[in-house]
Parts: sequence; C-alpha cells; structure tokens
Amino acid sequence: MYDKIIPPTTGTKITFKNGEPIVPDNPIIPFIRGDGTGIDIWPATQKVLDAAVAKAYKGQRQISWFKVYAGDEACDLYGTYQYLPQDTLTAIKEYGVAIKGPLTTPVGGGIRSLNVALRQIFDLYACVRPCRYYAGTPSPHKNPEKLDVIVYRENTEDIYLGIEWKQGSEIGDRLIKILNEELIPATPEHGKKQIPLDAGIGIKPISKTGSQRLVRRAMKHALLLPKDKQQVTLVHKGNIMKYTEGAFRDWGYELVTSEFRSQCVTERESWILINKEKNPDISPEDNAREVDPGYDSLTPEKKAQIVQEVETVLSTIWETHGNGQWKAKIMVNDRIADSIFQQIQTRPDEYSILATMNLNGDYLSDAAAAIVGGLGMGPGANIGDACAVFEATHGTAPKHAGLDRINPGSVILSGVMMLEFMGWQEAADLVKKGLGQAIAHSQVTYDLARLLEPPVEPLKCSEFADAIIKHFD
Ligand SMILES: NC(=O)C1=CN([C@@H]2O[C@H](COP(=O)(O)OP(=O)(O)OC[C@H]3O[C@@H](n4cnc5c(N)ncnc54)[C@H](OP(=O)(O)O)[C@@H]3O)[C@@H](O)[C@H]2O)C=CC1
Ligand SMILES: O=C(O)CCC(=O)C(=O)O
Ligand SMILES: [Mg+2]
Repeated sequence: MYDKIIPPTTGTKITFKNGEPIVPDNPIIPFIRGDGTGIDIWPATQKVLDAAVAKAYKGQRQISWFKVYAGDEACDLYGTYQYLPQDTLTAIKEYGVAIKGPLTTPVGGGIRSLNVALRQIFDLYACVRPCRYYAGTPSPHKNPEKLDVIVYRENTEDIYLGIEWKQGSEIGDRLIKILNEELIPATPEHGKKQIPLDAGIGIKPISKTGSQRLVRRAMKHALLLPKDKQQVTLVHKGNIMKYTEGAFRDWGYELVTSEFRSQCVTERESWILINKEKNPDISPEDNAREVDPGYDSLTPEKKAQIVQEVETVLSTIWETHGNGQWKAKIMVNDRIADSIFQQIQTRPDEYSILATMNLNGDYLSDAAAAIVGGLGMGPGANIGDACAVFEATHGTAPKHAGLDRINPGSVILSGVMMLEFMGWQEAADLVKKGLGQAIAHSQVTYDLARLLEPPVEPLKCSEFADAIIKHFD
C-alpha cells in the first residue's frame, strides 16, 4: 500500500460518522514535520502532546505517530519535485486526522501551495483559527484579553483555487481579448471598462455551496459557545465584489434564517423587533425609517422593499423572537472586511466567530493573532466532513530554522485543538494549563521575551516545551 513509509505496528485508525470522529484509545496519527522551523517546532510539539496524554490517561490512551512526508523532506526521500507524495495522501485519507508543520510556497512562480493543496484534496473546507489571550503574554494592545475570536475561513475556493494566467501567456491574452471584445461589452453594467492588455488574470470563484457549508459549521460551533459569545459575523467586501463576496453574505443570511431559524436572529431583524418592543404601535413605515437612516431619500421601490422586510420579520418571527426572546439566540451580523480589521482592535469584545472567505480569512487570522501575542500564538485546524488536518496559522519562518529558538506555541495549540476534536479534553486542558503557566512565569521564547517589560532571557524552543510539561503539575 505504501512505497517508502511503514505505519506503526500498534494503534488503529480514527473513522468518521456523520462528520464526527470515532476515536480509539490508541489512534494512529500521521504527522508532517514541515519545512523551515518545522524541524524545531515539531519535536517540541510531539513531546508536549505525548506527555499530556500520558499524564491524563496513565497509559490507557496514547497516540501512535506515523511520520509522513511533504515539502523539502519529501523531495529528499522520494526524489526531485516529489513535494506531496502519494504515500502521504494515502496515509491522511486512511487515518483521517493528521497534524502538520508549515510548508514553503515560493512567491511569483514555482509550485503551488502544498498547504492549500492538502485542504483542497481532502475537502477540508473550514479553516478554524481561534485567537485567544493567555495571561502574561506581551501584546502591543492595552487590553488584549478582550479579544476572543474564532476565524472561520472558507478553505477550498476563492482566489486560492489557483486558477490564474500569467501576464503575456497565450491563454491569458486570449482570455483578455474575449473579455474585452465580447463578454464585457455584452454586460451593460460594465460600460466601457477594459482589462489592461498587460494584466495577469486570476479567477475568484465563490460558490453558494462552499459559502453555506462554511457558515453552517460556524453556526454549529456558535451553538456550543457560552451564551454571551453566541455570535457569527459574516465578513466580506461585498460592496466592491458584489457577486462573490456580496453573495457570500447573502447566502450566509439565507442559510442561517432557514436552517437555524429558531436558534438565531440577524442584526437587522433585532433592530426591527426592538423598534416594536419600544413602541408596540409603530407602523411598518416608521419601523423601516428607524432601521434604514437614509430611508426618506430612497426610491419608492427601495422604500417598499424595506417596509416589506419589516412586515415579513414581524409576521414570521415576532411570536418566537419578539419581546426580548431574540437576546437568547445566536446573533448573526455582517461587517465589511476592511472595517473588521479596525473593529477587532478598537472593539474586540464585540466579536466572536468571524466567518469569511479564503483570502480575508488568511489576512484576518494573522492580524488577530498579532493582538494576542503574534504568530507564535496562532493555532489552527482544517476541517472537512471525513478528515481533519491541524496546523498553525504561521509559515516556515525560514530565518529562524534549525536554531531551536522559534515559538512552538501555535503548533502545540493546534495539537490542543486536535485533542479536543478527538474528545481528549483532559489532555488538552493539561497542555493549555502548562502553556498558560509557562507564559505567566515569563518562561517564553524570543518573540515574547523581547516584548516583555522588562525583557526577559528567552527560552529555546525545546526549553519552552519542557517548561510547559513542568507546569502540568
Ligand atoms: N500553513 C502553512 O504552512 C503556511 C506556510 N507559509 C509559507 O511559509 C513561508 C514563510 O512565510 P512568511 O511570510 O515569512 O511568514 P511566516 O509566518 O513563516 O513568518 C513571518 C514572521 O512571523 C514571525 N513568526 C512566524 N512563526 C512564528 C513562530 N512560530 N513564533 C514566533 N514568531 C513567528 C517571525 O517574525 P520575526 O522574525 O519578526 O520574529 C517570522 O519571521 C512562505 O513560503 C509561505 O508561503 C505561510 C503561512 C502558512
Ligand atoms: O500555503 C502557504 O504557503 C500560505 C498559506 C497561508 O498563509 C495560510 O493558510 O494562512
Ligand atoms: Mg496565512
């Protein structure tokens, strides 16, 4: 079955039923060490996870690690350009849950991202990146503890599908010609616009299916959160990209108000309900005027549409959501992408789950990680219905590779997410406790040490792992 790797002789595989993992006490879990600082981070992570499982379950449970290859390490073993060997794909498919270090992607040419490829091959459509603060972590923000968000990033489409044509390529030039001469003139709303002849071209597909399955997962996650965190914000740039990002927002609202109708309220619905709660006799028109401040200058058609919206909300959900009942439901709102970057800094405690498309989510997860301590503190998971691959938000940080200095926190916390996904909460809690205590005692790697005031002597990557384990007790 495998060409160059041999699975562990002990352990069994994790299987999936209805999208949920069924986990034996001795699961086989494939891991990819990763390029660059993967060489430092992975051993530290494995040591911490093994120690936590051993302490939590006293031998009743353990992980059988299965080393699989991708990136530079794979080329060393399998040959030139064998960045993602079939063995690795077979192992991840077979064992269902895997964890990986970062993999290099060249800029401007060369191979396409192996990280993105894994997400697409296994249809890991939800990239889940929690950003929460551990007390004592230095941050450029005054109140970093106020940020506690989970980025839910659509992981398989958008510009990351990688359908692009280089400037000057034959097909790229043909496409521009067809667009300029046929398709754009045939679309009146585009007027006389033309694509510059020396442009590179990328395609940004955003599908209804892809958008709605991501939002569905985000909503299911919201239901598991404490009441005051039950909120999903649809993040988009739909004012500019109307039929991709704008459609994402509309499909998101469509999904939540159909599949989660009894469990959620949208922000606009809440305004309509509040208006009636404050003034039970308010007319639909006055209610519409309150909901849309520019109402009086709108066209008659637009006014009628908003009045209709008010009437529909009141006739369909007043009984179930009115008189304050909506406060106990998941709040679904939306924000334009550029504004959410400032909102998570100026009003962090107003947000919880941020559901968005691939590119926005990529940017937003690095930005949110920065607030709670930087890329050394940014874990992540790529989740599908039959497979999950856990990995940090950051990349290979090549200038630190092999120096035993990088912060392994993000991959360790990705391991925590994996343990939680497996239902091994006791082991996950031990790691969180150990990591939290290490940071609280200023036992940190260079990235956090340099920000502490006064600065402290940094621990090595491996020493940080040891400090975490010591703080299990
Ligand atoms: N999922 C994946 O595997 C990903 C892969 N990549 C790939 O990684 C490569 C390098 O990308 P690059 O843009 O440099 O981004 P990186 O995330 O690798 O690193 C950028 C900087 O972030 C800080 N940083 C990153 N990781 C850590 C950590 N664990 N602890 C502390 N600080 C950290 C370092 O800052 P400083 O030096 O200032 O301390 C580092 O120089 C590229 O090929 C990219 O495509 C990128 C993102 C995700
Ligand atoms: O695949 C890559 O090299 C970068 C991906 C990335 O930045 C991310 O997923 O956050
Ligand atoms: Mg990124």
